[in-house]
Amino acid sequence: MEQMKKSSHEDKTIESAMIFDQQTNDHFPNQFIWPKDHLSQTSTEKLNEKVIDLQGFLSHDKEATLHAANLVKESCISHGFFQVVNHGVDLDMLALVQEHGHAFFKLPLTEKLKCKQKEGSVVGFASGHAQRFREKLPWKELLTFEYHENGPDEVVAEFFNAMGTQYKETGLIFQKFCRTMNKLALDLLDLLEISLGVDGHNHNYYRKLYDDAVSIVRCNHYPQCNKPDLTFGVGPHCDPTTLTILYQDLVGGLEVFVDNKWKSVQPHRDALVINIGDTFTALSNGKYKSCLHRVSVNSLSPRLSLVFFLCPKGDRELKAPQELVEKDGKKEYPDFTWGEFLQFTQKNHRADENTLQLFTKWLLTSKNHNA
Ligand SMILES: C=C1C[C@]23C[C@H]1CC[C@H]2[C@]1(C)CCC[C@@](C)(C(=O)O)[C@H]1[C@@H]3C(=O)O
Ligand SMILES: O=C(O)CCC(=O)C(=O)O
Ligand SMILES: [Fe+2]
Repeated sequence: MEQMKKSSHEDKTIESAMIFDQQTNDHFPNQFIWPKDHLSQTSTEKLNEKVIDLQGFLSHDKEATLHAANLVKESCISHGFFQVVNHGVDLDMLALVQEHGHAFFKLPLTEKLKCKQKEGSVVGFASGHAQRFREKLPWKELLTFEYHENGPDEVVAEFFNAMGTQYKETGLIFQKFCRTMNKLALDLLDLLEISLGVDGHNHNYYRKLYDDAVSIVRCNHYPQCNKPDLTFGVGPHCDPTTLTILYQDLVGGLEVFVDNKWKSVQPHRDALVINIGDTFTALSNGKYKSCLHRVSVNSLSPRLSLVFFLCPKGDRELKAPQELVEKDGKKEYPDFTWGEFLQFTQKNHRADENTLQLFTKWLLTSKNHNA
C-alpha cells in the first residue's frame, strides 16, 4: 500500500506539472476549476492600502515610530494588510532571489522532483498541490523550506545542496534572504506590540515568543494560464502563520477582501507586502484581523512571489498578553502551540478563511477528550 501511495503521489505531481506545460485551449482540467460562487466574486477595485515608511521606526525615531504604529493599527483592525517601504531590505538582493526562483521553476521536472514534498510536510517542491487535494487545485508550483533562526546557517543552503552542488549559490542566496526577512519580521513584531499598546508592561513580549523561530519560506510560481477565469493561483484564505512578508514581481494578481469586496493589490518594486496571519490574530486577542486574500492568474505571463511566513518554534505555548485580555475582559482564544496548528493545516483542514475558528473548535474538543 505504502509503495502504491508513493507512486500515485509522484504521478499526481508530474500530471499537474505537465498540465501547466502543455495546457491546451479546448480542455481545461476539471481539478483546477473552482466553484462558481468563488469565480463570480471578481475584483474590480484597487486596494488603497497604507504604504508605511519604516525608515523612522527602524532608526528609532520616537515620533515616526508612533506615526507608523498608528497606521499599522488602523490597517490591522480593518483587514490585516499593509505594504512597507524603506524596510532596510536590499532591493538588488530581492531581485537576485527572484532570478534564482525563476531559474528553479524553469528546471526540468526531474530536477524539481529531487526535492518533492513528502506527505504531511510543507517542505519541498509541489505542483498544484495535486498530491494533497483532489479538487479546487491552485494554479501554481511551489517550493517551500524552513528557516531555523538559531539553526546552523547552512540549513537553507543544505536544502539546495541536497539537490546537487550546482545549487550551492542558490542556497546561499536564499539563506541570506531568510536571515534578512527574519530580522524584519521581528522588528515588525515590535511595531505591532507598540501599535497594540502593550510595549510598556510586556516589553518584547512578542519578540521573546519568537526566540528560536522556525519559519516557513515559500517561492510561489504561477504559470501563465489560458483560462484564468476558471481557477485561482491561491484560493481565498487567511495565512495560519503569524506574520507574512511577501515580495512580488510587477505582474499583479494578489487580492485582499476588504469592505465585503475583493480588491487588487498594486505591486511596488520597492515595497514589501505585510499581512497578519491567524496566529497573530489570536496573539492580539482577536483585535487584529487575519488578512483574507487570494491570487488570480492571467493569460499573458507567469508570476513569482517570495513569501516569508514567520512562525514560532513548534512547542512554544502561545497566548495573548494578559494586559490585552484584562483590557478586553475576555480571553478570545485558547492557548495553543504552532506545532498543533501547523499539523491541523497539514492533516485535518486545508487552510482557508475559516481555519482559525475550526482549529480552535478542534483543539477544545480534542483537549476535552484528553482531559
Ligand atoms: C502553514 C502554512 C500552510 C500554507 C503554507 C503556510 C502558510 C500559508 C498556507 C496556505 C498557502 C494557505 C492557502 C492553502 C495552502 C494549502 C496553499 O495553497 O498552499 C496553504 C499552505 C499549505 O498548507 O501548504
Ligand atoms: O503570491 C501571492 O501574492 C500570495 C501567496 C499567498 O497568499 C500564500 O502563499 O499564502
Ligand atoms: Fe497567503
